[in-house]
Amino acid sequence: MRTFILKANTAITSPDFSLKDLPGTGGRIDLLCRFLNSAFLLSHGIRKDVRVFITLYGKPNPPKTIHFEGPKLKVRLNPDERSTSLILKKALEVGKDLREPTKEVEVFPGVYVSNMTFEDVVRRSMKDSTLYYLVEDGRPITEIEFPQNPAFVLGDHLGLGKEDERFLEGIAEKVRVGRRSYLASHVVAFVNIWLDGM
Ligand SMILES: C[S@@+](CC[C@H](N)C(=O)[O-])C[C@H]1O[C@@H](n2cnc3c(N)ncnc32)[C@H](O)[C@@H]1O
Repeated sequence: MRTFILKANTAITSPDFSLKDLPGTGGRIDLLCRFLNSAFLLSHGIRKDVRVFITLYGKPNPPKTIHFEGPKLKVRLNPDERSTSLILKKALEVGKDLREPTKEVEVFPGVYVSNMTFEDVVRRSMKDSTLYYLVEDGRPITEIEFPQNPAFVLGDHLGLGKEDERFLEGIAEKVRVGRRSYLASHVVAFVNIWLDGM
């Protein structure tokens, strides 16, 4: 199983965003849609061996975590951002009045919403996966022998903050996929293809 964890610093934590303006009203919900696209979609199908956690930290009610569990996923992920953003909208609607700190509520089969923090998600993933932090100054991916269940942490357009990086120190090895700063969705696509092998 591959896990991808995205910290979305500005992504809205209520369903009140416009499908016509995902970057503005959604605090970069468009980025989340492309991230999910790269994590799950194949040319004619979906990757079943992938799990994604997106931790949303934008206004008005952070944090919210939306979790996609590949093996259980029944909802149809399409390449377009509009239909994926509708799934996120529904998850945020269901999560609106959620009070418990870590309880997950199922939105669709394989899609869950909770109030989990970024740290909760990382700690949970450490139980069954080996953690890596995808970052520009990491070790080249070509040098790493990945285990059965890797979990990759990424930042959004703002990257991870100093506090997040301190939290990951000693628990997630830093890995880079190239010498430049790439879009999070492109990094995920690269990692997926790299792990597929030749
Ligand atoms: C658009 S980048 C963030 C850029 C942001 N300005 C910064 O300085 O962190 C989005 C995320 O993609 C990942 N990323 C970007 N380039 C990478 C690279 N060369 N290797 C590994 N991960 C990378 C990192 O997790 C980064 O936080």
